[in-house]
Amino acid sequence: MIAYLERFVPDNDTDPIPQEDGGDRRHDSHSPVLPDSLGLHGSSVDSGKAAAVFASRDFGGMASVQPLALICPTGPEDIARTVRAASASTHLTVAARGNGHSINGQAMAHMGLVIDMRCLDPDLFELAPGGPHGPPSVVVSGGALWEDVLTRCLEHGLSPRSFTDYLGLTVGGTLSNAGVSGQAFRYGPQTSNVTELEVITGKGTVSLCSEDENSDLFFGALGGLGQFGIITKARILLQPAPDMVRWIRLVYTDFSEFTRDAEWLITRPDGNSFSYVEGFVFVNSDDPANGWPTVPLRPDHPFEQERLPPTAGSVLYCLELALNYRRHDLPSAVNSVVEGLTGGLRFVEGLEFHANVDYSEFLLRVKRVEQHAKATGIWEAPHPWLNLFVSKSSIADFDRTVFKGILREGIGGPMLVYPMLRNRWDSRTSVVLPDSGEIFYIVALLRFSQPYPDGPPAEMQVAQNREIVHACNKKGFDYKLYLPHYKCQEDWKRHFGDKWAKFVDRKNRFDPMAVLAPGHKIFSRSLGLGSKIIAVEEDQCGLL
Ligand SMILES: Cc1cc2nc3c(=O)[nH]c(=O)nc-3n(C[C@H](O)[C@H](O)[C@H](O)COP(=O)(O)OP(=O)(O)OC[C@H]3O[C@@H](n4cnc5c(N)ncnc54)[C@H](O)[C@@H]3O)c2cc1C
Repeated sequence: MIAYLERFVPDNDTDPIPQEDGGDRRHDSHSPVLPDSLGLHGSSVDSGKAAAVFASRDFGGMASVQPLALICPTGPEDIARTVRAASASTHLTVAARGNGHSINGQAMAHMGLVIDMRCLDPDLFELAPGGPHGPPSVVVSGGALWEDVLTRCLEHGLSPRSFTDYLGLTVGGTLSNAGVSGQAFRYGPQTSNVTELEVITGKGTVSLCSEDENSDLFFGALGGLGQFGIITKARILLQPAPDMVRWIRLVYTDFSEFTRDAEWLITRPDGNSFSYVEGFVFVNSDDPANGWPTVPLRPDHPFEQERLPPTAGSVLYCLELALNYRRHDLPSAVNSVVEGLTGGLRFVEGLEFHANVDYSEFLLRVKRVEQHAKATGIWEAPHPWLNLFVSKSSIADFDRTVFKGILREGIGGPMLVYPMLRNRWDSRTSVVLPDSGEIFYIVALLRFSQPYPDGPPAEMQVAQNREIVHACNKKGFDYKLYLPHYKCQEDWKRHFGDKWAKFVDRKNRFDPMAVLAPGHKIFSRSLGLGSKIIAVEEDQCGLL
């Protein structure tokens, strides 16, 4: 069996990548031999060209490696069989692919087996009502999309507590990173809102884990970049769903006032603040992709730039807030809470935007962006995104160096910046945060340009990302990459800092042959039992 599989696997990484247009998920060539070789029970295995194209692409659109096959699993056992077969070989790797929204090939496997997690248990939805011992929760598949989880929860008047801005991402994909949005200041990231996982380790063992059972696997898998196991099920904490959201944007000219107000809001006691706090930077111009037009919430709500003081600089800031409420709440009561919270804030008078929207419309707001971007070809263009966590101690310098300096003309898409609280993150997970302070900021540079030549070349945008990271290092900013992507051991070690030894130890215990998640290029596939895990060495370190 293994000999059969290994016939396909080259000794080096230089095989050509199939060049083909499209990328639709069409499993067009089912190998009758490969499923038998893997011993799968009903899962489909596709080693055709369309599958190769599908699995060799991601949202970033910059990395591409050819897999051996794409597997559509019918159940966790078939994933376990696949992992066991791979680990018994000398070369094969396995990548769980969620919805492929990575930027740098993290869900790919060169001549390895890619598991399409979207196939797994799409109907799994085991609701547990809340009670005196805790809030309600639901068990869903690791391959479920958050938007589907939300829709099904809303049918029961419930909702997850912590989200990402965009919900076309899988549960396993975001839990392997962190999963953050404007609710994280209160509930923490999505990794803080899950109490139990089913994980298939790199040895092919199916394990249930939680804070009390197999806790090292549980905390390792959360934020673990898929290095220790494939998340097949997750129990997610829920809360009663509100009906409506008051959605608000407030414009600032001064970064220190923007951060002071944002920090004041996130440190208010629970129940006495907004439900969601985010923010973004925009350019002080009429540029439709980077400037004033990106701020209003409705087309009939113009941005009156004459309200800006003459002292306003080349970039401006916008606090984005949301207050959840029930349909039967009196508008005057909602207004009074909003006024109570915003009354003392220092935004530019008159540059405030309000809208009342359905809760689900608010949570699915980026879907509209997706539809528009798909219609204009921007969704399929390369997306050289960069995400960082920057400590409060470095954020003012970061603003001067990056927002007002390197990015003063914008990036052709949102530049998010908003604060979060360390105490809402569990330090036992694999996620790494900046070294110091209770408050840190997420900075998300979400480039959404037309493909070259209508937009800038992706290489230029990647070079700008490198310049930003270089500046952070040179100036000694306290920061970490979020959704990290490095290519050599020294950078990964620096990234994990004092968590590196634990990370390597967990790898040795849960995936000793380094079969899983090869796309991160942290560990290279071990060649035989007992051989040492070796991190990938490259001549040049830095971002992928
Ligand atoms: C439009 C867009 C908006 C985004 N918005 C946000 C946001 O608001 N907040 C935020 O935090 N992030 C955001 N992200 C980033 C996103 O959370 C990550 O890219 C996430 O990994 C994507 O999930 P996915 O299901 O597409 O995973 P994939 O890209 O398919 O996989 C990501 C990594 O996780 C591993 N993996 C996937 N599934 C599993 C599993 N079941 N078990 C173990 N490992 C697994 C993969 O092997 C890979 O290493 C956004 C990305 C995009 C493209």
